[in-house]
Amino acid sequence: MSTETLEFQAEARQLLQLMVHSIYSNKDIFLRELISNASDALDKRRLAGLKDDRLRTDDLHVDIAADKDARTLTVRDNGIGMSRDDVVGLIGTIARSGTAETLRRLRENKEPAELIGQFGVGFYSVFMVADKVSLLTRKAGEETGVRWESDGDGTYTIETVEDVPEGTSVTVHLRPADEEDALHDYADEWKIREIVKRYSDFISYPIRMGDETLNSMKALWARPRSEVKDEEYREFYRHISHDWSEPLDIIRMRAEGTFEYEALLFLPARAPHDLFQRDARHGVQLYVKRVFIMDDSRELLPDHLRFVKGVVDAADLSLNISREILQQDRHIQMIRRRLAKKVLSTVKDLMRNDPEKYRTFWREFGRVVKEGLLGAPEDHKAILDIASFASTAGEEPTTLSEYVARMKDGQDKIYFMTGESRAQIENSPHMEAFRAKEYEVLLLTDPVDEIWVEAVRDFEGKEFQSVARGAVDLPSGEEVSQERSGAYAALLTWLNETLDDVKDVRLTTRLTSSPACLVNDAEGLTPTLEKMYRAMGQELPPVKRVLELNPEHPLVSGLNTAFEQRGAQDAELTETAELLYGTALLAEGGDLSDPARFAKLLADRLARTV
Ligand SMILES: Nc1ncnc2c1ncn2[C@@H]1O[C@H](COP(=O)(O)OP(=O)(O)OP(=O)(O)O)[C@@H](O)[C@H]1O
Repeated sequence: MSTETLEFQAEARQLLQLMVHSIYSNKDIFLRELISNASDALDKRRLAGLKDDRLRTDDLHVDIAADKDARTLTVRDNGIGMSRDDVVGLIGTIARSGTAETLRRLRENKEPAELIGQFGVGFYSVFMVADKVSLLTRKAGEETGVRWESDGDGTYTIETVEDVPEGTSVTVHLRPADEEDALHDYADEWKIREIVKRYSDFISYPIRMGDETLNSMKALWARPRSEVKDEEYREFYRHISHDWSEPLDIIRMRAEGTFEYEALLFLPARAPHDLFQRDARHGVQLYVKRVFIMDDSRELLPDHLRFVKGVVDAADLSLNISREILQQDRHIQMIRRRLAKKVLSTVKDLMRNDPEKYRTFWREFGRVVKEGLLGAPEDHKAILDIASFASTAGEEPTTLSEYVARMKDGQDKIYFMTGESRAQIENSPHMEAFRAKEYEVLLLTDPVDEIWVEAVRDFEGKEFQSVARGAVDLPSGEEVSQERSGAYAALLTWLNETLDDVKDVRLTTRLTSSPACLVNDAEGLTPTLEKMYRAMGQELPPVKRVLELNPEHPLVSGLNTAFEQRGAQDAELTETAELLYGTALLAEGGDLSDPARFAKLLADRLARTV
């Protein structure tokens, strides 16, 4: 078939441009990326070989060959290879989620190098050192191969070729070395040796140059901890996570006995873009006796720790194990429990020993970890221990133990309020009495907060209490006197009948400056939760709430007097009641059901005051 010339997809072109104009100071990494891709392709071939014994898998390896005269460097693997469609789809486009988004931000940002670290650039990094790249590949099991060539200028050529060995070989036509630009001579065997040793030593297949094997192939988790350098851990982390920033912490575990396994886990320093997408990938890979079995193993860590990256190497599983079997395996469930516990206790250690790192962790992953409060009772205590929340006590987030230590004499509850933003909660009328009496209130603004507070009762015996729900009885609060209640009884009954949208009307001491507020009774949905459900398209009956009145406020006491004098038939009073309800709703950031009517009533009233 003749040669076809195709264009790179727009985003791929942008990424290529960045590479050609080389934004990285470290160009050596192109070789690491090529080897990493080769290693992935060998993993895939090995797995395919387990199912199809016609596929040979006895000599999987990577070959590196340099030609100083021709100024080329070739990286060849006998892995799974690519079909023509694979090449067009995988090399000609960027399919990875988040890349387009990152590129957009890159263009707006002044420090690209910092940002681009958020995703692996993979194959394209080769254009930092190449003025032309030629890729020859044949997919395992297919008859013909494919040649792909590009000089990184926006187009590539592709043609079908015969007599190609299975696997992939990438030939890099090197640009002239330019030491000033950190562009080394990559046809130099010494340089190649150095790069492989530094970045790819742990790759589990031999990386050969001539007769020499350049890497030790030792799995990091199988080596004594004291022998592994931090640098090696970091490289391994990059290899499995495609995250270029350093991990916050490294966790190693080993279990011996009836069911042996080793784990090497990393806490990333940055949340990936897709953390909250429904099908977000998990970060743990499963190995069996040093052999890669699968990535994205959801069975090895609960969903609320899906951001943890790493490897679990179990000694006693079959190499053929399927996801279905994993899900039911009792030992896997046990590993999952132990790993989850260990991750959470590691975060607790960070909290004590490295508060800066802890804060980074919680900022990036707190929202995910809190999901564990919805469904994993065995982790609740550990999660509450490491959680921190915004609070009225200051600008910095507080932990629950710190909150408890600051509780006032006689206070036996942990007060919180949920809402959409700190400002909205702080300004809500519900906070008034708490502010006046100086009770600390946690300000919970993550959507997940709305839900976990329903599921978790207490922290160390101190119950959680919403300040916007049910009747509040502050320990030092005065109750509404009997006399007062009596004097307002008729008004409350009338309001209750007049206002269709409320469930009940009562007096309160929770307000100091506002006339009224709306509270949920103990079971009702909070307004934010109600909005969330509706946004998700759920049909809900209207949620009715309790209108609480501040008898100290002139509007409320005035309304009571007017009601006593003019009685229930007065249309103006009905409008005042409506306005009172509307302002309570607006004050907490709620939506009026008929804003036009409210605005008109208000404007008519105001007109009389000018
Ligand atoms: N040597 C190879 N053999 C088989 N497939 C390959 C090879 N190199 C690349 N590919 C395919 O091309 C895809 C894109 O590679 P690329 O390096 O750009 O991204 P990646 O490896 O998926 O992720 P990252 O950018 O984080 O490295 C790979 O996912 C793989 O499917």
